[in-house]
Amino acid sequence: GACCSYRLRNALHPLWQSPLSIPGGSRQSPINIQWRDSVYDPFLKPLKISYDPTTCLHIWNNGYSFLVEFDDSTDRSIIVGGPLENQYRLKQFHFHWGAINEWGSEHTVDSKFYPAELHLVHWNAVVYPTFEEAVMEGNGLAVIGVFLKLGAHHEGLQTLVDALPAVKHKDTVIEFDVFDPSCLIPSCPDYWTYAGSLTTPPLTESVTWIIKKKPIEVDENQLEAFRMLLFTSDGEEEKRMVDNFRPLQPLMNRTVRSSFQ
Ligand SMILES: CCCCNCc1ccc(S(N)(=O)=O)cc1
Ligand SMILES: [Zn+2]
Repeated sequence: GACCSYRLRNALHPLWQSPLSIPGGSRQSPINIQWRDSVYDPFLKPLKISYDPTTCLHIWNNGYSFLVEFDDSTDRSIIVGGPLENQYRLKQFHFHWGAINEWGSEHTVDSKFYPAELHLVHWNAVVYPTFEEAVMEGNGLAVIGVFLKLGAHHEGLQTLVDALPAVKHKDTVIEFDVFDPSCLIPSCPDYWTYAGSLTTPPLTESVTWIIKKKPIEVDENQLEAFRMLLFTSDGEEEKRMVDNFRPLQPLMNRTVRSSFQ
């Protein structure tokens, strides 16, 4: 059936050295969001985002994406509200993108891909002592997903793009000490939310996904800057960092809720 072909696809997909069986496998991510099947939930609260730009630490090419990491030793950069029962601390953000503008996002909306997708990763430090422990728990993480579409130049993103040549190769890092990621989040409050997983190993089913309805606009040069990064370390045969998105996963017994009618 569809389910085992997904398992096979995950196991066969070149990027995934994941085990043939996915842990549990009933709430995997990403998924296609069918707009007309999402259910408006009037009890969903507005998402409250308060980031302290000085908690920004560095940019790191981890050989899969580039991560902008934050000091998560205190509650200075947090989100609360939305579908969340606790406040969650910002740990890092990263992107997924394609080799061309026709695809690149992990989630799709009515089967439409965007050229890229931003993930802002937060963890439940109210309940769990460390990020690593939160990664293993059903309510451990909250990830805000923001779609990127081709359009106007994005001023806020450009400061990040200007630093990318310094992290071209896997396992390179550059200090990046003031950045407010809220400039990358659309002002429109509308979002979808569902229970899912990490989209890279360990693929644990620990993520409350909050997918913003509105995309942000970035220009071609900014997308091209992502595509000049490398999966490979300095000295290895160069492999461009592109198409670092996971295949769509079965919805199974899940409902996607919307914060808007
Ligand atoms: C315990 C070490 C885990 C490191 N990796 C976490 C991780 C993986 C994927 C995503 S994603 N792409 O689902 O937002 C976020 C965070
Ligand atoms: Zn991601």
